[in-house]
Amino acid sequence: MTDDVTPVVRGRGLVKRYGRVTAIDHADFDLMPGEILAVIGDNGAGKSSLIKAIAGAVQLDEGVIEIDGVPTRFRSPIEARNAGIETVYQNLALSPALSIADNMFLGREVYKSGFMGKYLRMLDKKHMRDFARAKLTELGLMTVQSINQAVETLSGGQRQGVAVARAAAFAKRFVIMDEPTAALGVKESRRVLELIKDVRDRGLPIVLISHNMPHVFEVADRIHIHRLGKRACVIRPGDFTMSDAVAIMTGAMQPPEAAAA
Ligand SMILES: Nc1ncnc2c1ncn2[C@@H]1O[C@H](COP(=O)(O)OP(=O)(O)OP(=O)(O)O)[C@@H](O)[C@H]1O
Repeated sequence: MTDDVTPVVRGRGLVKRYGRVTAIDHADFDLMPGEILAVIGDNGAGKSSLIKAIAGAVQLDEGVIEIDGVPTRFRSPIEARNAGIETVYQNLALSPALSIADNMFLGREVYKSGFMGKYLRMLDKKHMRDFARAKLTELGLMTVQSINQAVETLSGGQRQGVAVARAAAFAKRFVIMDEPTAALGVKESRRVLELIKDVRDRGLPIVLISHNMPHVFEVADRIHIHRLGKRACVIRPGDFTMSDAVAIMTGAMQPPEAAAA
């Protein structure tokens, strides 16, 4: 990491306690422009708490988060979203009965302009459909039959594709993805991994939480290893093996000096 580049996210001394449990214990965090940063760690290491704190879903007890160099504290996920931060959660947060287009605009529906449109809150369905179609096409996801198709008729990989496309379409700063391939088969995972790289290549930095080491080593530019509530170190996939990463994660191997955070 070079000193003259401002991190997209910089967290220092982050602490989150749930009663007697310290989920985040003076952790540091850096997301650099244009990168896929994987966050790995054992169960209960504090990964979810960390990204929830960044995304405004959890309030920190201590520490400072800077977004693009500005100290920022989101009081809710909506504030984070309004600031251009999109999160793709494991449970997807899609509404199965609604169409792909409606899901893309869930919670940020567009209403027709003009007095009547605004007064009667008439949805601008055409705009939403056109936008959804354009975004899915851009990301090579128009393998679905129709933008009006209900999400419940899609495969797991296609659904995940819609969730990633939605995040990519609306994120202005960065995207957080929590286990995006966890429920997918080999072929579908492949497609979603390609999609994640594609989103990165379009300039959006990505925080990827995953337990899947081959996936992490395939797509990550850097890997943040979280252990016992702290960042143990940051490594580059080319410099370490998957076994090394797991050993550091579980405490069987000391974090390397040079990579220690
Ligand atoms: N809402 C909560 N209330 C109480 N304790 C919590 C809460 N959320 C998390 N914890 C605790 O905080 C610690 C860190 O949990 P967290 O979910 O952040 O870890 P994680 O690394 O994401 O784990 P996993 O990989 O299993 O999802 C755990 O001991 C967990 O039990």
